Amino acid sequence: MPKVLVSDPIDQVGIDILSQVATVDVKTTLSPEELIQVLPEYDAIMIRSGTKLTKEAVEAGKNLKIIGRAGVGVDNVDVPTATRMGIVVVNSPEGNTIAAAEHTLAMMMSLSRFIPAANASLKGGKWDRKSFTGVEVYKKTLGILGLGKIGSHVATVAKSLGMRILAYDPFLTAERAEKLGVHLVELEILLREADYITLHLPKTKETAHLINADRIAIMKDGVRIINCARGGIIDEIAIAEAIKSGKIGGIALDVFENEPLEADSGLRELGANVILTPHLGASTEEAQTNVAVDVAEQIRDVLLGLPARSAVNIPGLRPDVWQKLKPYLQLAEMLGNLVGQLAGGRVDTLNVKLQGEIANSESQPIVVAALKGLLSPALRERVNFVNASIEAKERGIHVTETRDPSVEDYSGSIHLTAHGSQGQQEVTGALLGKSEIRITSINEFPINVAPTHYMLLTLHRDMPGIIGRIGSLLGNFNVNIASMQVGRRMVRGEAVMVLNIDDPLPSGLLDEIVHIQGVTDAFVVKL
Ligand SMILES: NC(=O)c1ccc[n+]([C@@H]2O[C@H](COP(=O)([O-])OP(=O)(O)OC[C@H]3O[C@@H](n4cnc5c(N)ncnc54)[C@H](O)[C@@H]3O)[C@@H](O)[C@H]2O)c1
Ligand SMILES: O=C(O)CC[C@@H](O)C(=O)O
Repeated sequence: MPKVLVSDPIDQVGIDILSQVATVDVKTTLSPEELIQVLPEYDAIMIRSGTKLTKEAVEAGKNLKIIGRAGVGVDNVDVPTATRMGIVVVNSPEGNTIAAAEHTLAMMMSLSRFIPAANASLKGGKWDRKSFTGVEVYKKTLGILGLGKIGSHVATVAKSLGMRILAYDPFLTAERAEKLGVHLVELEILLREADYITLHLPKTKETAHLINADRIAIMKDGVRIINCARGGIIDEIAIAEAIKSGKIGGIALDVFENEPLEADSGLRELGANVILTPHLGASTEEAQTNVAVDVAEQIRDVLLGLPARSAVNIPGLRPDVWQKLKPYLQLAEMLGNLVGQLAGGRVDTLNVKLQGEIANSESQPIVVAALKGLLSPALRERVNFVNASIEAKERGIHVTETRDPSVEDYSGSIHLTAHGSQGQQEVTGALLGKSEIRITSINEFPINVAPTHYMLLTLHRDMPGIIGRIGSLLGNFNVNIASMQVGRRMVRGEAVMVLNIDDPLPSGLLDEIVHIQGVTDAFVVKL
């Protein structure tokens, strides 16, 4: 049974799903060093935001097939390293959207009415009504940075509270903003006009310290800022200064540059207009159930050899599409492997042509499968659907795609052309019935071969006796022939022969075959 490590607190429902297919170890207090030590044992790991899967940690996970992040942000995972290692990284893009949006709205209201400070004051024995006169959000301007899933829900609710909404999101279409009743504006306009600013973007190189001293300077005096997205998008030192100077009227932070927030952080010292929560945006019962189910199901599926629906480093395929494409993915992988072995040396370009009924299908997974096959003789189990494109790119393999719906020999077929240091090789394959794989041409010689583990291919002149000589040679070396196919375009012209053989070819035999008169080339293929 595969082993799954759960290293952050996850709802029991997720653990129950994982237990259907794996042995599950829940260890939520591991230090970074302990994590690195235990990771090699596991096939999968499920985390929230607490576990940091650094480069070193991911590299330690030599047997990992999947990293499941029960939440949205994968900034605590070194995704490029996981991708290079062929590890699928999945998240739950929508499971906690509502929770994070509602936390944001609660923060906005709490900032406006000093609810945390008033509560603390009352519980501290006072009856102080003077210190906590708030403001209304009605008719105020809310500036939303990042109008994705969470930002959009915040916008919808805030509109119903009577707020005017401005948004900055360079990747969003005007139509989408219009649908939400939001004015899409430049960042500077938003910063100048907003009474409240809320952040809902990912932490990236571009968004790091997006809110800094210079940008704070152009904001309205008394602006209130909420960050339930990611620590580090706001410069915490600049914001603390602006609170002390009175430039900023209030700030509510759920996320911090360093988490957990340091015990001696200056932010903890600030007054009633600063609200801090310990990364609670996703902490609702509903969201935790959603993300646990969403991610545990994906880990279960991947461990069962099925695709993941929300992989961040592999093109996602809906299960129904995957079911339809699955035989073609196997076909493309086999053809990639075959053409790579025929090409022999370095491959510089690979063209993937989708023909017949699959000409209009999603091509990317088929291309990835062909690349996986092409690279597997060299990289073996190191290459998979996650890293095949990257590995191909790093090797300088230029990939092109073409489509030809008019090819009607088979319902759907795939044609690969590999060009490299030893010339060009072409193979075509199709499905017989729904899933039986056939090689239907090699270098334009028509054949109909069911691929097997060991095959011998010859290019030879079509003349009497030549097949017999090859057969006798194999017999002399005790190699059993399971079946044979010859393809030719004209009688006594060039021909290709494919022999399915039961045993590997003994060393030296290929050389003898190539030296038979009339044989121009011979290849041993192992699929
Ligand atoms: N506090 C929590 O517990 C909690 C919970 C869930 C999500 N989050 C965080 O909230 C954030 C938003 O999550 P989401 O689910 O709405 O993501 P999303 O991908 O749906 O939306 C992000 C939006 O940001 C926009 N964006 C990206 N780069 C930008 C830039 N440079 N400037 C302006 N806009 C930019 C994108 O176009 C997108 O529309 C993420 O950082 C996520 O990790 C936090
Ligand atoms: O794990 C959590 O509770 C936080 C999740 C949140 O930050 C996210 O990005 O989804």
